[in-house]
Amino acid sequence: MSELVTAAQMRAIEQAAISSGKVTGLALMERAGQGVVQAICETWPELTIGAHGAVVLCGPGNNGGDGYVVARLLAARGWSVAVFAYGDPARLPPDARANYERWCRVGGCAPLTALDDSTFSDAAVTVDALFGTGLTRPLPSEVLNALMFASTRPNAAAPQRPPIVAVDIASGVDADSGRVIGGDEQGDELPYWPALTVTFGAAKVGHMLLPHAGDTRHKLVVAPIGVEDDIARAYLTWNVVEHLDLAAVRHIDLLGRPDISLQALELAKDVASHKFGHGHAVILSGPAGRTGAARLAARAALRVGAGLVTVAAPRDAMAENAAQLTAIMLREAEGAAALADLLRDKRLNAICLGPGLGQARARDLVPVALDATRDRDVSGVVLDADALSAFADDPVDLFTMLHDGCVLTPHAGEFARLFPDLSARLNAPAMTGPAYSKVDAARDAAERAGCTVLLKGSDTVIADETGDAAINAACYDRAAPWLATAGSGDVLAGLVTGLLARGYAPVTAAETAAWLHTEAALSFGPGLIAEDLPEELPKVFRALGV
Ligand SMILES: NC(=O)C1=CN([C@@H]2O[C@H](COP(=O)(O)OP(=O)(O)OC[C@H]3O[C@@H](n4cnc5c(N)ncnc54)[C@H](O)[C@@H]3O)[C@@H](O)[C@H]2O)[C@@H](O)CC1
Ligand SMILES: Nc1ncnc2c1ncn2[C@@H]1O[C@H](COP(=O)(O)OP(=O)(O)O)[C@@H](O)[C@H]1O
Ligand SMILES: [K+]
Repeated sequence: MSELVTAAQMRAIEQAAISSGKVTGLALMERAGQGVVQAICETWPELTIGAHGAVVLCGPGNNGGDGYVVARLLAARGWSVAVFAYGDPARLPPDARANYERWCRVGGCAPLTALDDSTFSDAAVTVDALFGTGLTRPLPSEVLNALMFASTRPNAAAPQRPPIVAVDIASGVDADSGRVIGGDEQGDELPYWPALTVTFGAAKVGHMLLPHAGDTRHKLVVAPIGVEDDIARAYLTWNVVEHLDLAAVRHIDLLGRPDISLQALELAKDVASHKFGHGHAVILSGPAGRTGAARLAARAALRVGAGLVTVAAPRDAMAENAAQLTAIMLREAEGAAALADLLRDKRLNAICLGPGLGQARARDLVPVALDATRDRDVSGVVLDADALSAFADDPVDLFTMLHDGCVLTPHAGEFARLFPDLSARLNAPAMTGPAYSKVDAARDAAERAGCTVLLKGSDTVIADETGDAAINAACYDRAAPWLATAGSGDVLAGLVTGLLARGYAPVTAAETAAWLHTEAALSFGPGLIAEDLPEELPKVFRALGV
C-alpha cells in the first residue's frame, strides 16, 4: 500500500521539509523539473538521441516554475524550446520567478495567446505547466483555449499535435478529486488527455480517481524529489502537522502489491487447520431462474479460501441449484423464519445477500441476517445489489439495522439509491477546489451507515467509520476494463464474504477482495467473463507466493 496525498498534505510536507532546513524550495523545484525531463526520456527513448523541439506552457505559480526548469534543462540538451506564459511573470512566486529569470538568460517567452499552428510543427512534446495542485477555480478561458488548441489537430490534413506531458497534473483537474473544476453534468471532460503525467513525491488522490484516471493510454510517473520519507505517514509527525489543518489528517491508501503480499501469509492456509478453521460462508440465492449470481458469489467465496460455503435457496430454486453445485453445499431457506433457523448455527460466520436475490426476498431476509449476526464476536454480512436497492424508499431503516461487521458493496446506481444527497453532490459540477470527491462520498456514506462501504468502479473506494479510505485503482498499468461484464460484481461480493468467513476484518476483507478481483482480471486478460474470475485466483495466489 502506498499513501496518496491531497494538495494540502503535499504542501504541508514540502513546507515542513523547507522549514526544517533539509531542502530549499528552489532545490525541490529543480528536482521536479529533472523528474519531468527524465520521465520524458524514459517514455520516448528516441528523444534521448539528437536535438528535438518542445513547447512549454507556463502558468502563474510554482507549477509554472517547474515549467521554466524543464525548458532550461531541455535547452541544455540542445533542444529548441518555445516557452509561452500565462499571467505576468513579474508576479510569479519567488522560486518560480527565479527560474523564469534563469530561463530568460537562455531563451524567450511569449504570451500564451501567441500560440499558433506553426508553434507545434517541430515539437516532439508539449509540456503543460500551467496549473498544478494550486488550482481552485475553473481555468481562465485563455488557458482552456490554449490547451484545446495544443491538443487538437486543426484539420484532417494537418499533422497530429505532439503528445502533452502534464506537470504534476493536467491543468484544470483538481488534485484531490480528479475532477475538472468548472466541468459539467455531462461528465467532467478533461481539457485534454495527457500522454504522460509526472507528479512529485507521491501520487495525489485525484490521479487515481475518474475522470482523471479514466484513459488507458495515459501514463503516470511519480518522480522522487527528496520528501518521500516524509510522506510515509509523516504528516502525523509534529513538524508536518503544524503546517496542516488537523481535520485533513486522514489517510488514503492506494492498494498495491507489496502490502497485499504481506497478507499472503494470511491468505495461506495453516498446515494444521481443518475446514472449520477457515469459516463457513452462506450465500442467499434468489428464486428459480435467477440463481446464477448467487453461485458466482459462492464459487468466489470458496476459491478465496472459506472452509465451507453453503447456498441457501428458496424451495423453487433447489433443483436448479442442486444441478449445478458440487463442492458448495445447498440448504433450503424459503423465508425469514427458515433463515433465522439456519443462522442459529454459530459456525456460519459470513453471509452474503444481494446477488440475484430479488427485492421482496431481500426486504424479508436482510433484517433477519443483520439481527442474527449483530452481537456475535465473529460474523460478517455483505449486502450487495438487491439487498441495497430494496431499501431505496427508506435507507434509514437499513442504516439503523446495520452493524460494524457489515460491508456494503454498491455500484454508483445503488449508491445513489441509498445516499441520494451524497450522489447528487458528487455528480454536481465542481466549481471550486478541493472538490467533493468519490473518497469523500464513500467516507460520508460509511459514517452514515456505521460500517464499511465499498463504492465500485475502475476507481473503487473503500472506507469505514474511522474516516480512513483506500482506493483500488484499476487504471494506468492496472487497467482492467474487461471487468465491466455481467456478474463480476457478484464475484466481488463473494470474495468479500469468503474473506470475512476466514476472519478478515470487514475493511481488510473489502480491500483485499477488490485488489484480488482486479488481479484476477489482469491475470486472465481479454475475453474475461465473470465465471473466469474465481478460476483465476489459484494463479494469482501462486504469483503472490501464497
Ligand atoms: N511547493 C513546492 O515546494 C513545490 C511545488 N511544486 C509545484 O508547484 C505546484 C503548486 O504551485 P502553486 O501552489 O503555486 O499553484 P499552481 O502553480 O498550481 O497555481 C498558481 C496559483 O494560481 C492561482 N489560481 C488557482 N486557480 C486559478 C485559476 N483557475 N485561474 C487563475 N489563477 C488560479 C492560485 O492562487 C494558485 O496558487 C505543484 O503542482 C508543483 O508543480 C514543485 O515545484 C515541487 C515543489
Ligand atoms: N472499466 C472497469 N475497470 C475496472 N473495473 C471495473 C470496470 N467496470 C466495472 N468494474 C468492476 O466490476 C464490478 C462490476 O460490478 P457491478 O456493477 O455490480 O456488476 P454486476 O452487477 O454485473 O455484477 C465492480 O467490482 C467494478 O468495480
Ligand atoms: K499542469
